[in-house]
Order: sequence, then C-alpha cells, then structure tokens
Amino acid sequence: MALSDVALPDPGRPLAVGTQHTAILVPADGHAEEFRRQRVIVCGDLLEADLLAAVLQRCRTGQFVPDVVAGLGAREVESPSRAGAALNIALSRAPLLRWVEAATGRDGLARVEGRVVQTRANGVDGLEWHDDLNVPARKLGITINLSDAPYDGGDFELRDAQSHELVTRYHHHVPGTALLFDVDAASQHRVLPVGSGGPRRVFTGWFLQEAAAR
Ligand SMILES: O=C(O)CCC(=O)C(=O)O
Ligand SMILES: [Fe+2]
Repeated sequence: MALSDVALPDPGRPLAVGTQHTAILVPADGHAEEFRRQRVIVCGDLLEADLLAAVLQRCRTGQFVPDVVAGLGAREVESPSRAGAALNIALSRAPLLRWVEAATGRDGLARVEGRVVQTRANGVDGLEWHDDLNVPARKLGITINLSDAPYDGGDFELRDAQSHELVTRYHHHVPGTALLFDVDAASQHRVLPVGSGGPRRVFTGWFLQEAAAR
C-alpha cells in the first residue's frame, strides 16, 4: 500500500447527518474492507450543510480554553461545550450507530461522546502516540473537520501498536468530512503539530459500547 492520505480523490459520502435526521447513502458492507485494511473509514461530507453551518457558528462564537493532555500534548477545548454538545446528540442516532457496527464489526455501540478541540501553529500544540483506552468503553474514534482556514501539518496518523508500522496518514481538507478510526490495543494514533495556518479545529470523540457506557 502506498502510504499517503487515505482521503482518496473522492472518498464518497456513505452517510449524511443533519439537524433532525441521519441518512444512510451507501451500505455498510461496502466499507468493511477499507476498515480492515486501513483501520479507518473516511466519511465525505458526513455533516449536512445545515448542521455544519450551525456547528461552525457555535465554534466561531464559543470559547476555547487551554487543554493539557497529561503526557501527550496540548491544545484548546471548547468550553462550555456547545458545538460539541450538538454533535454528541446528532452522532448518537441509531442509524449511524448500526451502520458503524456493521462496517467495523464492533458491537453494542450506544452513543458518541466527544468535544471540539483546536491545535494552533504555535510549535507546542499536538498529541503524541496513544490508544484512547484509558476509558475501556471506547471502541472507535471519530475526528470531524471543523476548521475555518486550511493549514499545513496537523496530520492524523495511525500505526500498528506492536510493529509501529504506519497504517494510515490523514489530512483534513473538507469541513464536515469525518475520519472514523480504530480504537483497540492493536492500534495507536497521534496528531502532528500544525506548521502554519489553521487553527486545526475538529470534533473528536468516541463510539462507546453499551454495557460500559451506562
Ligand atoms: O485531533 C484529532 O483528530 C484526534 C484527537 C485524539 O486523538 C484525542 O482527542 O484522543
Ligand atoms: Fe485519541
């Protein structure tokens, strides 16, 4: 496999999440192979225009405060969580959860829990290799581009936890597009520093499994 952006020229649009409803546009089994090979699924334009506009507006008028992730890095987090709260609700609808279960083989997904964060081109912000498993209910991760301005750097990388072989590198280009990624002892991921432009703003969170989520 050539190691490059997994954002192929046209990643396709398997799902559309709007303010009121979620539409399945491509059957999940069409993406199972992508997840098996690259441990990620790119969902082009996951957010419908109305939801994306509302969320971006909340980001622009909201507050971001320093967020130090112990031993891993630094960034800013939206506080209070307004854009993040809206996305937690919209992403936790049953059709999306069932589609993700079918595409990834992860069972019992109950809801998505995440928040909006941003990393600036300041030579400090970024996130070192980690697996997100400090909370065992996390079965998959998601990162959705909410940036207002393009940036250099800031790539998301996923590697094999044992061999350290890089499996996927992904740069967010299109606001509203999402990357679903493997959260499992076999995989680790990180976010590289932003070189210029940005900030790199994303909603990032996890699909939580039922038993442990309650
Ligand atoms: O910023 C991202 O795309 C992912 C962030 C992340 O890995 C985390 O918050 O645990
Ligand atoms: Fe993470």
